[in-house]
Amino acid sequence: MQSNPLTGTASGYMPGFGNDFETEALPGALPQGQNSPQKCAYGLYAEQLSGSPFTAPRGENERSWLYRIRPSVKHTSRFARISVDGWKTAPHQPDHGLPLGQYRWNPVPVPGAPTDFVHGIRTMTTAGDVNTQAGMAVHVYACNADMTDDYMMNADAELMVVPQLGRIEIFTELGRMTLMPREIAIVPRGMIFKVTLLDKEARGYICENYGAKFTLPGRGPIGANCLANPRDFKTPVAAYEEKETPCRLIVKWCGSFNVTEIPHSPLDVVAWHGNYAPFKYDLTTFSPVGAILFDHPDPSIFTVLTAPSETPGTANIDFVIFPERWMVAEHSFRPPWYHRNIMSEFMGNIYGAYDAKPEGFVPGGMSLHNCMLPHGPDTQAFEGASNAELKPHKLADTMAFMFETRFPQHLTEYAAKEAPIQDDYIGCWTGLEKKFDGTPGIK
Ligand SMILES: O=C(O)Cc1cc(O)ccc1O
Ligand SMILES: [Fe+2]
Repeated sequence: MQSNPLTGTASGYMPGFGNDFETEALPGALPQGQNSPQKCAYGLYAEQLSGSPFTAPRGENERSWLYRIRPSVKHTSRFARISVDGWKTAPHQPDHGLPLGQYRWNPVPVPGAPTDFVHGIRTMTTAGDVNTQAGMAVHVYACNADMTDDYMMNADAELMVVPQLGRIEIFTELGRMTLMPREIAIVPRGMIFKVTLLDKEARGYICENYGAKFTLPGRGPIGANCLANPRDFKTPVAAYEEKETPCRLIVKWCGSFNVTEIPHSPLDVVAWHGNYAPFKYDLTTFSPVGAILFDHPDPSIFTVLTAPSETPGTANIDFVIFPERWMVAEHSFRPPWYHRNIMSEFMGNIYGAYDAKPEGFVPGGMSLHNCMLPHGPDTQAFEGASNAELKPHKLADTMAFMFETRFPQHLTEYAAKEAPIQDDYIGCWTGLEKKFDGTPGIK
């Protein structure tokens, strides 16, 4: 871990999921023994940031204490409404004219004109209702410019960022995270951040979670280990900017975008402690558990994080991955079965090939299989897996994922009309011929 108080840079992470962390970018900046001393060290202001109601049960109670150069109320003046056209919020059901169906898209292009992270966001689907704090939106981002004097705060949701192309840095109030494709990050609701690029271009997916926070799923009979292990989640150490030049803070609130101009950086937290914090996670540290004798289990075994609803077992969102793994099941059709599902499945491909769709679902691409709409392996995958010799086979160098929600997902105009939709997607199943001829025997 290094820190340079003069520039406010610091890098380094603390391991653990939902821990009570403490960290300071300057020695002695963090009060000991109390949260709110009469005067804080270095002339800092103390401020509490609550991610749960004060009275939430202990296991779900989340708050952090921030020690900052100015209280964040000084980071806002009167707001002015602005439009951030590409970013939509539920409820949003435009009349785009595209009929109900299974859909798939090629990767969105990175813009030619300078475009930063916030302005490079395009919403693909929305679900639920932000006003009731239930549901989500799926976005893609494609950008080529840094947020330098622009900062963002989203009161509507926490953001899960899933890079697919290019490394980025997310500088939050609580510290800095660098992310490469195969890592994901969570920026908590209400936390100020900016995104800068570590490569020329960046593209990826975002899940905007209006509901209860993402947490680790219960492992049930799997026991105390495997799947996503808590120590692989990394929360950044404190880092701050001491910047006394004009900045803009964009606040998203119930789908509206509002801007306030301030003469300094809002990323001015010198020390903090608590359990309401951003984190990142490397998806290749997920330890998959699967079929070791026969059949294909439900994809819930690959849940990295789940955002629960009030109904047990019925997630507002499940974040599920399909990482590299061995396929060893005997006398079984190994890829996903054909299915219809009450949950609505949005998928993305970070790298490699996905076993149910060996072609067409390319890295950077996306698909949507909505509530109760049938889907499953394409013709090539079906024929291949039905006739393959069932020796142990490694699905290597692959990482697809799914944002699965209990709410139907509604396409935006962008998804229906502008994004590179594959008009022939449902053709991937037309080659599935009738094999039944009334006579017994394996066909
Ligand atoms: O539809 C998909 O490709 C995702 C998926 C994968 C799987 O292994 C089982 C069910 C499922 O929805
Ligand atoms: Fe599915």
